[in-house]
Amino acid sequence: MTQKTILRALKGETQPVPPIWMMRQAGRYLPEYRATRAKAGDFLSLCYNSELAAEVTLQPIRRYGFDAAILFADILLLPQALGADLWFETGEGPRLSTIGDKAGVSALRPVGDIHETLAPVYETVRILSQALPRETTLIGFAGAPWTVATYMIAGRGTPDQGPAHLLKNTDRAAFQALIDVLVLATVEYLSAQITAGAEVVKLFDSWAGSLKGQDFEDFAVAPARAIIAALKARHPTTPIIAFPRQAGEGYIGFAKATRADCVALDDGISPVWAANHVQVDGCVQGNLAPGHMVTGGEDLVRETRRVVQAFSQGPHIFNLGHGITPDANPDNVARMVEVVRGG
Ligand SMILES: Cc1c2[nH]c(c1CCC(=O)O)Cc1[nH]c(c(CCC(=O)O)c1C)Cc1[nH]c(c(CCC(=O)O)c1C)Cc1[nH]c(c(C)c1CCC(=O)O)C2
Repeated sequence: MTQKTILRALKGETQPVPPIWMMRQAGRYLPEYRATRAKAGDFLSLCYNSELAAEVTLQPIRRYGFDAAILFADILLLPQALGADLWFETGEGPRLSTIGDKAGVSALRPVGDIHETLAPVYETVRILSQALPRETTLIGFAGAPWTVATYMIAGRGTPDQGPAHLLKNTDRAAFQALIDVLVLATVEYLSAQITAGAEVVKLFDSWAGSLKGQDFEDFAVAPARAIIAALKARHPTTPIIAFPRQAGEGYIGFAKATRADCVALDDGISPVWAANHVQVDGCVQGNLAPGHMVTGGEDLVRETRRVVQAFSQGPHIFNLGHGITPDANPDNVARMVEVVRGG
């Protein structure tokens, strides 16, 4: 039986001290990340430089001894591998060529061709599976189809995912075709990460919260269920974490409906509510508000203990409710890890 604490939680084991890692743990709040990124040139060059991507993945493990390392890459590399243009505007975020109709979907590269672009990502995974400490679990990831589609349709991040909702509501066939391509491509991408050495994979559906009612079923639940079924058929022992961010009541039953081994929780729901309504079905991950990594102090200690306590009766992986922000203080992260581990 494995000794890795993350894998034990994902098998449903309740542990006296929850394992911990942090979304965006390799990021701009760390001076060593900023130095390596400068060496790589820009963010995308860092993602495709396997040696340097492995290096930034390892930095937070060295500094904090997290129980998991998450592959350094981005959810937007998959659309790029499917033929979208992708670049990052400094200080603003991602920009992509846009898709607005069925012809745009048909013009994408065949799903089988994605590995040509993504090969350096798999190489990063191979390097990491050799370089990580034996107790550290390696997590691979991809964006969920809806979230990735919102960027491919709008060509950028949007506050309300308006352009994606508009296409969904006005040209359902084109929208569904894009989701279908992304389901297939995500299965191939995550499967290749697992073959390269990822021990767990996570599906980030950052904009799931803007899908309401039947749309949530059709475009958050159904694609996750399809991806998870296909991955489980090929890799039956690899656990899968699903993150339908800001799903609210939609978190209830999400693990059962999708067969995810763990549901990651954002900080828009209280830990006690989530323990009663979501953790009853199995492992959960989360959900300290990332703002505490900026503000620190007594609030950080109290709220960290509150999260640990609320989830202490079942399987739990401690994490933030969303990614750590660039203005966070690295000392606050150290304090959080200490408190989770009983300090
Ligand atoms: C929506 C999304 C993206 N990327 C991702 C998501 C889903 C999770 C979420 O909701 O945050 C996922 C992601 N992005 C990154 C990782 C690496 C692993 C980790 O969590 O440490 C992961 C898992 C690196 C990154 N991805 C990005 C950075 C910052 C880039 C830099 O160094 O300048 C990092 C470390 C850039 C990125 N990438 C994306 C945006 C919107 C941005 C710009 C916003 C920002 O600058 O924070 C798309």
